[in-house]
Amino acid sequence: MSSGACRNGNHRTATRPHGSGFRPSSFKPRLPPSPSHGPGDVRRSSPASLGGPFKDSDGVPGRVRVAVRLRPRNSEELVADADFADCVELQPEVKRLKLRKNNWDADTYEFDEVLTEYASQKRVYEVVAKPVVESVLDGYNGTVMTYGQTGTGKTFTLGRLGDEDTADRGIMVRAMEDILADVDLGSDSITVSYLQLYMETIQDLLDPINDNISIVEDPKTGDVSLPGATLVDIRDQQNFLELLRLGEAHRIAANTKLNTESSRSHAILMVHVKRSVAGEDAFSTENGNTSHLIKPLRPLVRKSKLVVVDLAGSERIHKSGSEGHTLEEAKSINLSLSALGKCINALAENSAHVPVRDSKLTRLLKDSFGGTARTSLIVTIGPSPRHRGETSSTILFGQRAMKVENMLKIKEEFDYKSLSRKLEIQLDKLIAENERLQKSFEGEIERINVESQSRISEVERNFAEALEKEKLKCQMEYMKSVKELEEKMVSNQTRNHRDDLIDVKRINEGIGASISSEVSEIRMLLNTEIARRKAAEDEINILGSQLAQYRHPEADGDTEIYRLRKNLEEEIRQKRKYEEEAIVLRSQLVQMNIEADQTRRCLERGDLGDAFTLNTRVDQSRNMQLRENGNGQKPSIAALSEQVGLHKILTLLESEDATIRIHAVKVVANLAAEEVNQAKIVEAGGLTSLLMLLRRYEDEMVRRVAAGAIANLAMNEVNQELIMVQGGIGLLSVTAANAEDPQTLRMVAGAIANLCGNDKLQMKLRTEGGIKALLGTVRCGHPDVLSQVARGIANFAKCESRLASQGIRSGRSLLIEEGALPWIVHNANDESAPIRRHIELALCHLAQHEVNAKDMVTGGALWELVRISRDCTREDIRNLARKTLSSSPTFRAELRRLRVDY
Ligand SMILES: Nc1ncnc2c1ncn2[C@@H]1O[C@H](COP(=O)(O)OP(=O)(O)OP(=O)(O)O)[C@@H](O)[C@H]1O
Repeated sequence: MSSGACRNGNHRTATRPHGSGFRPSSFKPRLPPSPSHGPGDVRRSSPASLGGPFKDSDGVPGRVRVAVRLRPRNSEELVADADFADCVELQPEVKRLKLRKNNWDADTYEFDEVLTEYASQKRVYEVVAKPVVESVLDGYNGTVMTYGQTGTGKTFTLGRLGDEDTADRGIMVRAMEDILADVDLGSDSITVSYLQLYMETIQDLLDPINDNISIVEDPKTGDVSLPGATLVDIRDQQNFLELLRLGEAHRIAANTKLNTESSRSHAILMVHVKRSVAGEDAFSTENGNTSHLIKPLRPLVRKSKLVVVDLAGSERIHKSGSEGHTLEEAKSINLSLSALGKCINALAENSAHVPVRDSKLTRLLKDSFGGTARTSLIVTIGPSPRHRGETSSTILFGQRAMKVENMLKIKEEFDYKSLSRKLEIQLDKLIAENERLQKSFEGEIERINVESQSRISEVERNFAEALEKEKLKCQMEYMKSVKELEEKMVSNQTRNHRDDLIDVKRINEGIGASISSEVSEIRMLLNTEIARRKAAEDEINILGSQLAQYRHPEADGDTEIYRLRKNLEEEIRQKRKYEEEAIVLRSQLVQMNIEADQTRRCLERGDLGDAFTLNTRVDQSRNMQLRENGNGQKPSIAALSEQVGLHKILTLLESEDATIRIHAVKVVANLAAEEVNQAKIVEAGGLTSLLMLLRRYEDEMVRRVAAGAIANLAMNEVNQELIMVQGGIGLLSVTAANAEDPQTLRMVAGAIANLCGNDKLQMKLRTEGGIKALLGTVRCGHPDVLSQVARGIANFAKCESRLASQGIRSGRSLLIEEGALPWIVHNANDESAPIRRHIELALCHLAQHEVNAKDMVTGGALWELVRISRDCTREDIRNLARKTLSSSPTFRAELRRLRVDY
């Protein structure tokens, strides 16, 4: 087990540690600080260690490095050994040491580093300790330890503070300087504990009361820790120096004969370095997606430890002259050192059993020898030949230590605490941000609410003010303009009368000319038809005689008879058709005659009513009116009816031929205009046929004339009910909805207006859409239509009023409920006198019932009533309006409120 030695000039090299390549400068290399040194990398069979074989270590091999340092002769040795040469001779350049056996013989040893008595503290640190410190900074554990005889400079090498001369600073001070320079105290931490092992008791040099600290071993990792030791955070070098001074003060030092300042305990400085390193993304998922909210890196923490051990002196007891308590101390020291020696021997020899548990020192240094730490050992020796034995023993200790192989392993783990702290901070920030946003949103909503409320109030206020102003203004303007209008009306009436005379004359001339040409054209057609009929009759006669011939027994076969029969049937059908056409033409002729007669009469009478009345009359006469011709003769249309027969005419209403159908319906309409015919038409099913025409035919003209005929029939109360029973209101409503032609709308509106005058039909008219249909016809804006609508409304209002005063009906007017009031008010002052009169009457009827008063006030009808009471040209209506105004409490109150006299 002994180191290689050179005897009798033979050079013997030290036995190389098992499993490691020796390199002369092996203190220097620094381990790669890569995280790849972590779990999962290179695996090799573990060498023996103080703690036994590694079970789960992965790492890189790292042999214990050993340097030898020679102390210069002290003052005593300079005197006492003045005549003697040093017991050692150093060859630093080849890292060898010669230990003299005598004047001619020496043993030679190789070390990792050979430090002469002239080696500066700086150099010692750099070649021995600095690589270890760098490893610690990279995340590995590290140990720097001194071993040697009392007084050979162990404490000098490690613990000098350099108070007087900074060049004297020892390894502890320099190591801390480097550590502080490398770490970031914002994220990293340095903590220190300082202990001494004295007579197998671990004492806290930073807190001497704490004098029995236990060693705790992690059963899984085998890591050794001293949880009872004081841990002090180091923030700066000064702070550290104070701690060292404090520790030194507490370190027990007993005087011995050999060294008045001899350390009687093993001093252990532990520097814990905890460094944060960025790891991989903490929230990475298998497919690489990450949380969109929080993406911190998974923090890794490297926890490493630098252990600096200043062993007590390894002198021989008999030499030291120890006795009593000091002897006990010496025994204890020797015991622990010899336990360390034994362990190192066992490790050096790769022995199966390493007696770690023999002393607390070996338990504490379990990781430093054969463990995971990078370890540097400095063996200190003195030059005195008197202590050659101790020197030799120290050298051999160093040689054996060089054989110990460690497996360096990075101490890295996830910093869950830090991660949790970071996440908590982030969460707090998010919560605070969320609360801030929520508050600002709530504030904003509140502000918007307040603002909108104030705007709404302002708008309401402005609106009310504007409304009030406008009302007053209108009232004033109204009163003022009444007079002006009166004046204008008088002058307009005079002018219109003059213009109307001119217009009527022009129109009559045009109509007369057009009717004359139409009459002569129809006459020609009739003559042609009569000629054709005569020819047809002649042909029938010829065919009849031919048939008689063929019926003779000698006639040719049945085929010819059949053909002739067919011809005969066809001729008969043709004949009927010609007859129908003749009827139609005759009816047209009669109509034309009637129109011409009437026009002529109008012109002769010089009927100078307004153009509307005249046009209406002409048009009505064309379509539906059939009156006495003034000379007592029956109208031609009645004669036609007698000639052809009403039943026959009604049959023609269903003719397939559109032209015949149109002429037939015109004839029926003319007949229906005569009161004496109305009952006959209805009895013969004419009403049903006319309604059928409304239902079936798309042709607008047919529907227009049919509606006109129905309107004529609807003048009779019995017929009105029949029309309703046969669904006439619905059909008239549909016709009104689809019609474009104002004349069609006029006919429909006229028919409905007639129905509106029937007390019994009020509700039905409403429920079957009659009132809506009537109001709908105003869309065309034609005065004829408006006139019919106004008439219908007046009829309806009159019926309602009658029923209400009889107590049969109560409640709001159906006209108001159907939304007729705005139209009534809007057209109440229409320039057309018939329209105006009808509406004025309707308003008076509506106003007679208090239940309608409120709607009339809000709808503006009150003002129209006031106007009617003042301006209406008809005295009866004027009086009626006044009566209603004075009898209605609602009207009275409103007029009082508006300060209007009536
Ligand atoms: N390399 C050196 N250069 C100059 N003086 C030294 C050197 N080494 C040691 N000394 C001096 O030698 C004396 C003893 O040194 P030191 O106390 O460090 O020895 P030690 O090995 O720690 O002894 P002990 O084991 O008894 O504590 C001290 O006065 C110290 O200053």
